Amino acid sequence: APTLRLRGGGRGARLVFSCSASSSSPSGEGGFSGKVGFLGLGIMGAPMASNLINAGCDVTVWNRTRSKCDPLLSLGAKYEPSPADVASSCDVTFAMLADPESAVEVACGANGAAQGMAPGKGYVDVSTVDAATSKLIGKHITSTGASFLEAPVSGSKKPAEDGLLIFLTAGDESLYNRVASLLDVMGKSRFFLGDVGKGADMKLVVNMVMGSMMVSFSEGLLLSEKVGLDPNTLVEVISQGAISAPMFSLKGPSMVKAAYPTAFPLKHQQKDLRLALALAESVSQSIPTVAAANELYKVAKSLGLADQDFSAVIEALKAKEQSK
Ligand SMILES: NC(=O)C1=CN([C@@H]2O[C@H](COP(=O)(O)OP(=O)(O)OC[C@H]3O[C@@H](n4cnc5c(N)ncnc54)[C@H](OP(=O)(O)O)[C@@H]3O)[C@@H](O)[C@H]2O)C=CC1
Ligand SMILES: O=CC(=O)O
Repeated sequence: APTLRLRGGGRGARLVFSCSASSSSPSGEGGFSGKVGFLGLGIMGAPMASNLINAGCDVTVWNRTRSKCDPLLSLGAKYEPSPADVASSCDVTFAMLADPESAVEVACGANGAAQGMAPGKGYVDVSTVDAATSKLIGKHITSTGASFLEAPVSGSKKPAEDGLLIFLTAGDESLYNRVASLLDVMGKSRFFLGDVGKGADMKLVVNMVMGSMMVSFSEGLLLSEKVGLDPNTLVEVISQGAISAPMFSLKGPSMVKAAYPTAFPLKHQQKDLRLALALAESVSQSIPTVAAANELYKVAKSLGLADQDFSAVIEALKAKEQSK
């Protein structure tokens, strides 16, 4: 019988199948009993891979900076020296990489995952990239006879740690069904959106809204202070009304203290806005608010804040004030 166990803390707590479950559903979903590869152990990849290991999966990892594999190896993961080696030794390989360039390099470059792919294997790219990149990677993977699923995630460091991510998947639906139990270990919900590119598009639309919201919130915090209000009270007022968002309540108090502990690196938010602007241009849609927000993230990067949390964009506004 499938093993049921409690996942997630507090309000997120729920029961899910463990990795070795052998259930099946009308959609073809079932437990996953094969070997799982994981490429890219940054802020997101490391906790996602940890959750798979803790759920009992047989996980093999690789990361460009080898030392980031060590905590996962202590949990019981295996190591292979290249993406190609991981892919050839595993049934399904996940990749969580920084941007389009690194996602292509790891999947399609020298010793890339595609070189270890073969019929019967699957590649699931959970990085945030644009549709064209995802299609390129998909083409390389499927040319080997393997299956490809794009599955970018919504949710940051804490949801990744708590196994509460939202998967925005597209591509091979039978691979989606095959890895459903793995997605359920790492996430709280999953959407199958159609052909390759639709998951990437959805993720970019979500993140362009998020990036603009953060800029608007930053402007409000600074203005409240300038007119003699307590910005902490603004955070509290917002949390009780119609524009309440977990992001404001979570980041607001530290932003007031000018502290930006990194959950979602600012450089990645700016990358997402850049890609969302290109997406909008591809269909001749004007997104002026996003364009303005993007300029502020670029200023923040030039101030040396690329690796801080994206909430550090407020410092770009402060810099503008100081230069008046
Ligand atoms: N952090 C967040 O809140 C969220 C992030 N995302 C998205 O997930 C992806 C990963 O984010 P996150 O974990 O935060 O990012 P990190 O910057 O923490 O990790 C990036 C990963 O990519 C690897 N990498 C970068 N360049 C290369 C390269 N040229 N070749 C091989 N590997 C490379 C890094 O390796 P190395 O360790 O060697 O540098 C690292 O493993 C991004 O696309 C991001 O937009 C999505 C949702 C939430
Ligand atoms: O991509 C970032 C997120 O928080 O989602």
